[in-house]
Amino acid sequence: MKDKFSTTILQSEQLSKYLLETSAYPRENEQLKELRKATVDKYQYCLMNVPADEGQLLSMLLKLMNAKKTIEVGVFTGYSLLSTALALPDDGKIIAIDPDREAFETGLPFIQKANMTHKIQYIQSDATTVMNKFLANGEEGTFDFAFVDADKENYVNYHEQLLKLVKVGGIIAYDNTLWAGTVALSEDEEMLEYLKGCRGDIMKLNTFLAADSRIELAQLSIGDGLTLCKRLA
Ligand SMILES: C[S@@+](CC[C@H](N)C(=O)[O-])C[C@H]1O[C@@H](n2cnc3c(N)ncnc32)[C@H](O)[C@@H]1O
Repeated sequence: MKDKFSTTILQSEQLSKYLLETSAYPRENEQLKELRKATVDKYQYCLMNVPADEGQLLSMLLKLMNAKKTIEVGVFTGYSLLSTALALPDDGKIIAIDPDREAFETGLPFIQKANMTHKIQYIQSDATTVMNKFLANGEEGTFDFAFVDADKENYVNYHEQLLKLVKVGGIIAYDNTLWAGTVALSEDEEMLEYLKGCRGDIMKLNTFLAADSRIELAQLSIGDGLTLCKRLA
């Protein structure tokens, strides 16, 4: 039975554990495992990193797309960043944006041990400023893929910037789009306090994306919900 305050979107915590332990953890890259452990040691929680099964999906998608140049908004200790770096070719490049340098530096030793630093350009900043600069500097249509896992209230704004930065046929992926299942609850239902804050932003994003004819859309029930948007024109 699923606990009322569970943070998994799956039917039960047991199913979530089964999925990770049976399919995802046995295939998880050693440095990704170490990075997750170091994150838990330092921050006492691991829900900020994308889960291993989602990292593996991103990896497969990037390889299928032959992605070479990507942008990541919201790095934290770098689980999705290292998953992306491992999937890109040796001359691949990731622009990784996050104002929290300390979190990035917590994961950096594992990125170094995995020999992936040459693919990553970390920029300590808020994403809006960086993306505006890229647009002003003629980087429009140059990215194959974007991964957004940051301040939820800005996702709709990021969408407008990323629709310009990502090439036609490229993909923008938004994380946490099912927000622990709370998007389907009514406002007066009990839910964890921290989930109440951004629930409305995520619901607004989901409605906005569903009506956006500039993209092809796929909402995936993986991790905390992952929405893939393919730029059409
Ligand atoms: C959930 S964490 C990202 C987790 C990461 N994808 C991973 O797998 O480890 C969210 C991150 O977004 C960052 N963030 C918040 N506001 C931001 C902004 N305006 N621009 C860029 N990053 C931001 C936070 O500092 C935090 O590190």
